[in-house]
Amino acid sequence: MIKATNIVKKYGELEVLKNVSLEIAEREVVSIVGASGAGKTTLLQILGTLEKSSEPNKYDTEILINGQDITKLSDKNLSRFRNENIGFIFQFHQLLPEFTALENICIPAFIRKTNKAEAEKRAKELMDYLGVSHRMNHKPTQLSGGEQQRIAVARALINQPKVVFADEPSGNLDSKNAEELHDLFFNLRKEFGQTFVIVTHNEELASLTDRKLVMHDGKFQEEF
Ligand SMILES: Nc1ncnc2c1ncn2[C@@H]1O[C@H](COP(=O)(O)OP(=O)(O)OP(=O)(O)O)[C@@H](O)[C@H]1O
Repeated sequence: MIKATNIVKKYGELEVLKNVSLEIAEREVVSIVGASGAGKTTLLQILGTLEKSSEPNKYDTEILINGQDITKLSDKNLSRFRNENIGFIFQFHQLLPEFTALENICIPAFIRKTNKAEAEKRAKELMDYLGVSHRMNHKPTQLSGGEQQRIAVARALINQPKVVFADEPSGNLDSKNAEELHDLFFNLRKEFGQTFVIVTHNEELASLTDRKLVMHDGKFQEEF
């Protein structure tokens, strides 16, 4: 599902990622852990097409997601690729405050030009599955932290992405909501066959994943 070779990221003199390579199979749930500043978020953003690796030609970088080398895509094609293949879940959900839960979930589908009835049907199915249908017409500030994160999960899934990237998804939740969210990832994998790549400081979540990749100073330290 993901095969990346020689990812380098530099900010001026600072080398944040030092020739990182990795392979993640379809339906795998992988965690990326490591000390603050190790480069986890930067790596996730590059794999998720939100950031670009530095000078891919110079470093022979290849980042294959679902068979497509994303380092070769123009910005326009990259946006389309992201919209169709990738879902994101962030620590601070990043729901748009002026829209209802239902509208927030539908946004990626509208960007993909799915018609309203179809998008809303799928959003409602996801909300049912996630147990938040009764909050459909509420705005994000009217929702609890756990509900907000479930809405963000539904938004990440609306276009049926092959892979979901999550950056500290439970970092802002209490332990009960965090545990429920973690269970949800594994249930979603079972139900929809998604691949999950999760950056986390949560040891409990990391220990539940199929594989834990440990980052240290811009490189993978070891694999379990
Ligand atoms: N836009 C940027 N410009 C300059 N330096 C950056 C930029 N983004 C990240 N960095 C630096 O890159 C390094 C890695 O940051 P990154 O956010 O990837 O770490 P992390 O492992 O996710 O840390 P944390 O666990 O604290 O979120 C840090 O030293 C950070 O300051």
